[in-house]
Amino acid sequence: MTVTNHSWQSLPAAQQPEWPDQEALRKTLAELASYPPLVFAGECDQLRARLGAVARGEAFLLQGGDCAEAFDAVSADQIRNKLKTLLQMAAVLTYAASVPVVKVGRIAGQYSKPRSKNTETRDGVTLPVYRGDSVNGFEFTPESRIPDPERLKRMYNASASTLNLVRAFTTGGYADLRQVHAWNQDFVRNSPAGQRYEQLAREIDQALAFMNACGVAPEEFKTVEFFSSHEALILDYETALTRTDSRTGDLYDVSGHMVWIGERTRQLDHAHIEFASKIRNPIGVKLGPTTTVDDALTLIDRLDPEREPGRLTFITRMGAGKIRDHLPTLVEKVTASGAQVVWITDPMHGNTFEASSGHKTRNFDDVLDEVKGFFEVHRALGTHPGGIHVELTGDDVTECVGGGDEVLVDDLHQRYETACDPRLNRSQSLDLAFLVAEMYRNQ
Ligand SMILES: O=C[C@H](O)[C@H](O)COP(=O)(O)O
Ligand SMILES: C=C(OP(=O)(O)O)C(=O)O
Repeated sequence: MTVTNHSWQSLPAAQQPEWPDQEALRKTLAELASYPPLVFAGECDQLRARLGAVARGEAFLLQGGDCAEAFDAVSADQIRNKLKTLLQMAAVLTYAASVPVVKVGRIAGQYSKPRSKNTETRDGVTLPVYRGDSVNGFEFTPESRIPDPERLKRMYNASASTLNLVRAFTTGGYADLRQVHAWNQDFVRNSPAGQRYEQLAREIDQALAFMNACGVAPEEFKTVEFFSSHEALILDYETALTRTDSRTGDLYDVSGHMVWIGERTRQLDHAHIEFASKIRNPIGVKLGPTTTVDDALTLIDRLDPEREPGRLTFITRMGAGKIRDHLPTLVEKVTASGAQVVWITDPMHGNTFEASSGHKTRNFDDVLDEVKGFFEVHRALGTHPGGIHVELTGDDVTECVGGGDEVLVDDLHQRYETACDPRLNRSQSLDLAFLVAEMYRNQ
C-alpha cells in the first residue's frame, strides 16, 4: 500500500531536476507508486540491527560501489565483478581483522548525482549538467541533457534486475566462502593485490578444512547477507517508492535497504532531512568539513530521536588534510550527548582534484591517509571506527592514481569510464581492504 510521505514538499529541496513536462512526471510517479517494492521492510530492519552492532563496536561496515550506476552498464559481468570485489574485501577484513563485516553495496539505485554546477561547458558550448541516468543522458547534446521522467522507470527496472542478480549470486552458491579462490581466478596472476589475496584465501581454506574436520560446517558460509543502498536524492522517486509496512504501519522507502542524504542536501530545515525523518530505513548522512557540532546534534534529534543504535550512520568525508582537525570535536560531542551513531569514513569525496591530464581523479595515498586519520581520531577518543564507504568498481579502470599496481597520471586516459567521480579499481580496492584490516587490528 502506498501512503503519503509528502511533508517535505513544502520545504526547499536542493538538487532536484527541472522536469520540463510536469504531466509526464505526474503519470510516471503514479505508475512507480503502483510497482512492487524492491526490498522488504523486514530486510531494512535486519540491516538496522546489523548496524546496531556496528554502533556498539561489535562489527565493521563495508559500503561501496559505483559513484554513478549507468543503465548501459547493467550487465552480468559488471555486477559480478563489483560484487566479487566487495566480497573479496569483506573476506580480507573478516579474516585479517577478525571482525564481522556488514556488507552494503552502493548498488541497485545509485543513479542520481548532486552536482556543483547546474551547467557544463565544452568548447564554448554550455548545456545542463549530467545529473545521473535517472534524470538525463551523459551524452553532451542538448536533447540528451533534457530531464526525462521516463528515466525514473528505467532506474526502477535497472535496480530491480541488478538486485535480482545480486540476490541470486549471494544466496545461490556463488558467494559461498568456499569459493574464495574462484573469486580471484581472473586476477591473481598479474597483480600484487591478487597475489596477496591468494595467500589469505589459502589460509581461509585451511581454517575451513580444519572446521570441517572438526565436524563444524556452518550454513552461514553458503550464503552472504548483502544489502543495497543509494543516495536518496530525487525525492519524487523516493516518495513514489515509499510504502507502509503492513506488519507495523511504519513507512519504509523500499527503493533500497539503506538510503543516505548527501553533503549538498543535508540542510537541517530542508526537504531531504524531512523526508528521511519519516522513514524507518537505516539512514546515512554525509558530513563534510564544514559540519558543526550543532549540525550533528540536530541531525541526531531529527533522524534518531529514539537514539536507536543502527538507525543513523554518519559518513564523514572531510579530506585527508582536514579530518584530524575537524572530526575529533564532532565525535567527542556526539558521544557525550549519549547518541550511539555509526561512524564511517568516506575517504573519496574530500580528496578529488583535477590532474594535469584534465581528468577528475583521486590519489590512493590521500584516500589511505584520510582512513588513517579516521582511525587515529577514534583511537584517541576510545570510540569505534565503524567502517568505510568507498567508490569502487570491479573493473580494471584507471580513474584514481596510485595503488600497489600503480596507476599514473599518464595512464588515466586508458580506461577512464566513470560517469561522474573516479572510482578505485579492483586492485586498489583490495589494497585498501588489506591496509584497513591492518589498521583495525592495531586499533
Ligand atoms: O559524487 C559526488 C558528486 O556528485 C560529485 O562529486 C559532484 O561532482 P561535480 O563537482 O563535478 O559536480
Ligand atoms: C555525492 C556524493 O557524496 P557527497 O554527498 O559526500 O559529496 C556521493 O557519495 O555520491
